[in-house]
Amino acid sequence: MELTSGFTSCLQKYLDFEINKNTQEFTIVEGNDRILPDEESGEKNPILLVLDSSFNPPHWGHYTLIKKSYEYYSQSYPNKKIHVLLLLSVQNADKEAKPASFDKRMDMMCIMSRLLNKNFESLSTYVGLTIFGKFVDKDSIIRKKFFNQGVIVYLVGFDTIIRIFDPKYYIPQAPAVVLQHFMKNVEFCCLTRSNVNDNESEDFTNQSTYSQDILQGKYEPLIPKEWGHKINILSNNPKYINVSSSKIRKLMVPLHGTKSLNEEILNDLKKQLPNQIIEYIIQSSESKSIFSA
Ligand SMILES: Nc1ncnc2c1ncn2[C@@H]1O[C@H](COP(=O)(O)OP(=O)(O)OP(=O)(O)O)[C@@H](O)[C@H]1O
Ligand SMILES: NC(=O)c1ccc[n+]([C@@H]2O[C@H](COP(=O)(O)O)[C@@H](O)[C@H]2O)c1
Repeated sequence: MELTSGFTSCLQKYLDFEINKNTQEFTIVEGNDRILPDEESGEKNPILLVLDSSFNPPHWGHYTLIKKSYEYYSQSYPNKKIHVLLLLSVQNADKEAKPASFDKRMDMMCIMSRLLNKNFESLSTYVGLTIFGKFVDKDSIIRKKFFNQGVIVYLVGFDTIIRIFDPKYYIPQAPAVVLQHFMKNVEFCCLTRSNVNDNESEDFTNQSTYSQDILQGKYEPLIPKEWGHKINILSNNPKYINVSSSKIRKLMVPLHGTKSLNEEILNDLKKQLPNQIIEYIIQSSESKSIFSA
């Protein structure tokens, strides 16, 4: 695999992580290595928003999830400093890694991080890597190595919150047991989403009442009632409810270089992901798409 990156210092950190990942388990490739209490404002308990994603590629759905969560927390806690970590797991809980390669995804995460910094002045952003696929394990390593004070909020789409509570990930134990400690110390901002993968086993019909349903015991004993207090359901912008990385990859695989990009495709893409990321993908896909095997 050929490794290239427009962000040389990030690439060096990624290469170090690739070599040492089983002992290192987590690293920051862009931003400060650790979040310290905000002494300037006297605020000792900042809030960390974590968007864990495959970022293959990052898109407006991800951006909207961060924007809406940031607005929600900055209005609820106007004196608290808010940080956002874009986190990529190099070992997904379910799937084998596929193109784009991790160095390319890391570049695209850095582009997204800079866009967020530009558009939300008071937000501090970070780009990180971990080997852990499950949220419960990601949380332990983040608290150990990066952020050990204040609230951590995981930003997820509705498909992901369902999977976090799915018993298949915790066999032979029950989610209520394995996730007990984790759930005491976290919150979720969950954005509504359409069932893009048409997975019939997942019910997307009651998204807006999901936390109320949990509070009323609808999912007991698998999901304890009190966990309903930890989940804020946010309504998506209808423009982004259907956006997904897999749909973008399908659209972009046949495109190499700028010649194959007609105006119709470009306009369609612009509705799904930022220009800067489209340009990066096109520029990096000269002989074949970064999403081709
Ligand atoms: N359009 C969207 N609206 C709301 N949430 C989204 C949207 N796209 C992604 N998310 C959420 O962002 C998180 C990271 O997304 P992920 O990397 O799985 O993106 P994806 O577009 O679903 O990717 P893929 O299509 O490859 O599965 C997940 O919690 C996912 O539910
Ligand atoms: N039970 C869990 O904690 C759980 C379940 C499914 C996916 N995930 C993680 O969510 C992130 C996004 O996953 P997908 O790219 O498969 O949508 C990945 O980091 C994946 O490992 C965690």
